[in-house]
Amino acid sequence: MRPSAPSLGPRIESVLADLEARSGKEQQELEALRAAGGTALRERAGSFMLDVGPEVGLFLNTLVRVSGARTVVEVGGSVGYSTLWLAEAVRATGGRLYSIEVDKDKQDEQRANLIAAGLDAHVELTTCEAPELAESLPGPIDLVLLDHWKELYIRDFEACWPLLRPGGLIVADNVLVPQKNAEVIGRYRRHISGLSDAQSQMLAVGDGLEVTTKREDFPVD
Ligand SMILES: C[S@@+](CC[C@H](N)C(=O)[O-])C[C@H]1O[C@@H](n2cnc3c(N)ncnc32)[C@H](O)[C@@H]1O
Repeated sequence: MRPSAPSLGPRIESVLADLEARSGKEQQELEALRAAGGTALRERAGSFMLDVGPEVGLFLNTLVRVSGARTVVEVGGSVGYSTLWLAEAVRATGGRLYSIEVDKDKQDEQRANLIAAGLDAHVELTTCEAPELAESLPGPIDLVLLDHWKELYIRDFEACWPLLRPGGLIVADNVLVPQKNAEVIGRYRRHISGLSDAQSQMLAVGDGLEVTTKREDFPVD
């Protein structure tokens, strides 16, 4: 169920509702494939939305708004569910969202969903990898969402961290669910805990978020 929030307007709400209905059906399919075992799930996984869901969508929207984030990067846009939530927020802050989705077919759907929602003017879509995108950005990054293949979280965190402004945020999804990622997520969290300028916390929102901020100040003793 969608958490309580003011309406985002009929066009955005309509696209979100369609995607939420599709996601609900895909969840059932995913469970059936998981139960079947074997390679079936791996073979089909690429075609699913694998979206963050409404709770995380609203939380991301709130984070962008309260932090006044203007340069926002999304790594793993899929067909645009989280993109819509982030795009609506950057429209409010006067910023721009750069969204990476390496699957061309998914990116075509993502673009169509943004156009249907009237948010395409606020988003730059790309298929390039995060290290390449980060280098090409015009200024410091305010907020990053990592929601792609978990083995790439450390690489792409490292690509964005030097360009993140002090006080900026990197949010990583799926740190609690699915359990099969526990080892790789453990490595990601240990990596962050080794950074002297990072403050980080795991939140039980949706499938679990690791929210990491770059400290503006360093403790002096
Ligand atoms: C969990 S889904 C993203 C869901 C999306 N954030 C949402 O809430 O709707 C992960 C996506 O990451 C994409 N992906 C895989 N490798 C990637 C990479 N190196 N850079 C960016 N996206 C990638 C996949 O094609 C897939 O669509």
